[in-house]
Amino acid sequence: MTVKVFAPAKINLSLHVTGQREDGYHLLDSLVAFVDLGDQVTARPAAQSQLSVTGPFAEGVPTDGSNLVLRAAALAGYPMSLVLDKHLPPSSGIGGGSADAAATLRAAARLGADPVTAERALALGADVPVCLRSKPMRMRGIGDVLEPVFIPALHMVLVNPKVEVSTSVVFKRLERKDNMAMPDLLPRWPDTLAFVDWLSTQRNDLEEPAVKLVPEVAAALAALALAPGALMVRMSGSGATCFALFADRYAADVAALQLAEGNPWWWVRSASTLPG
Ligand SMILES: C[C@@](CO)(OP(=O)(O)O)[C@H](O)COP(=O)(O)OP(=O)(O)OC[C@H]1O[C@@H](n2ccc(N)nc2=O)[C@H](O)[C@@H]1O
Ligand SMILES: Nc1ncnc2c1ncn2[C@@H]1O[C@H](COP(=O)(O)OP(=O)(O)O)[C@@H](O)[C@H]1O
Repeated sequence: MTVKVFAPAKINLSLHVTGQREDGYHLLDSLVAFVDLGDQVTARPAAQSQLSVTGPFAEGVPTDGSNLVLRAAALAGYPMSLVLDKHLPPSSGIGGGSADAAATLRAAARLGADPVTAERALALGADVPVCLRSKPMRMRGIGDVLEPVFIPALHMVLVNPKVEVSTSVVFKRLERKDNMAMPDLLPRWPDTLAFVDWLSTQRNDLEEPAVKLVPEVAAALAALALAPGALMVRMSGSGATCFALFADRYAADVAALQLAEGNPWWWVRSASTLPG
């Protein structure tokens, strides 16, 4: 039997860094959504795990045991022959590797392995538990405290200036670690515009250190802000991928075409959130 599992990109709509633990990991308060763009993991049982990587970003990821797909298969204790079709730019703040790991854990469970709990999956990376859920979530702790949220459908353009950014380096550059969390009780948002109005008052605390490290992030944010119909712009995760939100998918599609035309070396995609 062969299974194919979609590994959707994760977008940090907000990302507040509210503290730091003694082990160095940071405490977060983040609204996370998943979109209709991603990698694909194809898996079948095998005597020994093996991986081949295909797709436009195949060259950006390791094929040895350090690949999160192989680490996930090992954690599941279920050897598989795996193909990773890589469409998401690596080290880009949209959780591609974590989504691949979560998809591999799902594939193993569908093939008959004992499901791996979110607590154990955290060992693969702070973003893996939320990627296992792949639904809109408020994510706190270091990524391990998850609470489902209802958010209206969102349409966006993602821009990655094709510069890889190291998550740990960006965290290290963050000057203030005790930033304000989101409000304890989140509002109810009747529609996309109300949500965007509120989201504009929140932040990504990693944006400032990422811009200092990688000036291309500022260029991506500026280009997105100038796109016709862009309602708000922000960076996702530790960067360098940035997004702009639009009123509908058509507006996002048009803006993506224009941005791609003006910046042919960037990775530019329109996307919509997956339902909760
Ligand atoms: C920042 C976020 C926001 O969603 O996204 P990305 O930029 O990676 O997409 C995540 O917390 C990243 O999760 P993930 O990429 O799985 O992180 P890990 O592999 O566990 O950790 C990589 C490094 O990031 C730092 N790190 C990560 C998570 C966290 N809560 N605090 C941290 O300080 C640590 O320096 C760690 O060594
Ligand atoms: N399947 C994978 N896809 C992407 N990166 C991977 C994968 N497996 C291991 N990695 C490594 O994980 C690191 C973070 O990758 P990724 O999850 O894409 O970052 P981000 O969460 O910032 O988007 C990179 O250094 C990359 O080499």
